[in-house]
Amino acid sequence: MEVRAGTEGGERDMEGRGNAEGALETTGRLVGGSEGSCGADARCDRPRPPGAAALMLLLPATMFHLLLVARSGPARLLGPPPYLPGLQVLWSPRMLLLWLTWLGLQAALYLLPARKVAEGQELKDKSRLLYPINGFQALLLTALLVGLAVSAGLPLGALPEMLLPLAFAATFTTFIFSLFLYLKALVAPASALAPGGNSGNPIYDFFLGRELNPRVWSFDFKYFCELRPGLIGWVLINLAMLMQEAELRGSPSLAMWLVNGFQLLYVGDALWHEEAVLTTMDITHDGFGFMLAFGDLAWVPFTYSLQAQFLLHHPQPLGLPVASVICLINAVGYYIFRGANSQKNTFRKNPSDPRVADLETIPTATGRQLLVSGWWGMVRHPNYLGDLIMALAWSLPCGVSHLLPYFYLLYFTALLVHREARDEQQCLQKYGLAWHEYCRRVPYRILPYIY
Ligand SMILES: NC(=O)C1=CN([C@@H]2O[C@H](COP(=O)(O)OP(=O)(O)OC[C@H]3O[C@@H](n4cnc5c(N)ncnc54)[C@H](OP(=O)(O)O)[C@@H]3O)[C@@H](O)[C@H]2O)C=CC1
Ligand SMILES: CC(C)=CCC[C@@H](C)[C@H]1CC=C2C3=C(CC[C@@]21C)[C@@]1(C)CC[C@H](O)C(C)(C)[C@@H]1CC3
Repeated sequence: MEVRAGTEGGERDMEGRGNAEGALETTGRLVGGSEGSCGADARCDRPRPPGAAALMLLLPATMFHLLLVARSGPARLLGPPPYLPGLQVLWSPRMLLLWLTWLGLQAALYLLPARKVAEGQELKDKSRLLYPINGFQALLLTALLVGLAVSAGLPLGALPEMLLPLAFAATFTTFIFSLFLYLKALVAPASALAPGGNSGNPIYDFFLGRELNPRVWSFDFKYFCELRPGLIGWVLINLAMLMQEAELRGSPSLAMWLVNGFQLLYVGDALWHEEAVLTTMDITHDGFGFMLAFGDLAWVPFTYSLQAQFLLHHPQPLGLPVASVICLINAVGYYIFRGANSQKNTFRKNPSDPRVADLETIPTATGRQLLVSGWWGMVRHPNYLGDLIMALAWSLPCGVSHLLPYFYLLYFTALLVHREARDEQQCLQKYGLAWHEYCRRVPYRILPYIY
């Protein structure tokens, strides 16, 4: 695959805010600051180096806290962990090897011939990078390999007991990997840096990442990490919880089936529509550093599987009528999420496509149009609404006795509210008056008549 030079953020680099926005996803306004090149944007928020350093400790600490409390009797989200594991519990060369094997397997599947090679967004120098579209194939091949390994005697049900050292190995490798990314960016041309990826402060740059599309030959690290090892690892951990529950209690509970089914649908959908990730701000705008690497490789598999972890240690009775209502909620969420994302992707690819040609639009000075009817006429981020409804459906099978399984819903609400705000800021810079007109016509952001 041809590799062409990346530039500073492609067409989204309108405001010089750079990847500081990524940090805010996790931090809200907590880490606001003003170093670096924020351009003319008065709302430029960047973590100060102490804020970035604190987050590098806080994020892994939160992840380990969740892993520990999920298996504890009281399972209190806000309570202390049952114990503080020592290094002898966390550090295991075998788990490190297992984790590296997992990454190696996913990298090998990434390098297999793809059904399609897609072009990324146009960069500033008008070039485009190429990306293999074979994520769904990687999911199927992983399922096949895991199926074969389990029938040959691989004790997948033992994985729940290995989560702590495995998460430690993932965190450890993320630090090493981020160091590699940071050093690699030191010798990268300035044109390859993300907007704001050159603050001059090593802690800050290490945390948020300097390069926009770090690659070795055609292997794109950010694109690979965003969708493969973390997302597929997440459903594999879920499956291990299900198998372990079957071993412990004779059969998996209905609640466990629902959580596994819903989240498998979500991951399968992401990999099926893999090409769509190429237009997200994570790929087109944000640098690749510790935050995104940790998010992709450790945070997603080990915290997004929290509901399944909780259910293994705290079985919840669930009757068919309630389960049906929960399925309905997930279906409604998925319908909105998929409908909204597909409508926008179809429209962006070809506005004359018969499926979207009848929708009302607002012209903008850039030549691009904004949808103002259909899903995007309901609220300004219908896809977030669908995603949040699904997040609720993933927690409900865990009952209402504990707050812990609702952690994802709470974290995700904060993440999407902030993500919406920074996207809004970018769209305002990009579309100016047309965006104002869109906001006038569609006044609510995520939840109709409320927010
Ligand atoms: N599970 C998880 O942890 C996470 C999930 N997500 C999900 O990822 C998906 C993608 O989200 P995200 O990348 O944030 O952004 P979106 O897919 O919402 O894309 C935002 C972009 O869409 C375009 N746009 C906005 N309004 C309109 C309109 N009316 N008509 C046409 N185009 C419009 C603009 O870009 P342009 O005009 O340049 O095309 C805007 O920048 C979402 O479904 C989200 O829920 C996101 C983060 C984390
Ligand atoms: C706490 C912390 C370290 C946060 C970093 C944020 C990341 C966890 C998320 C940023 C954007 C993401 C996306 C997905 C997963 C979470 C992260 C990496 C995503 C792959 C989930 C599946 C969706 O269908 C998606 C492909 C649209 C999505 C893309 C963004």
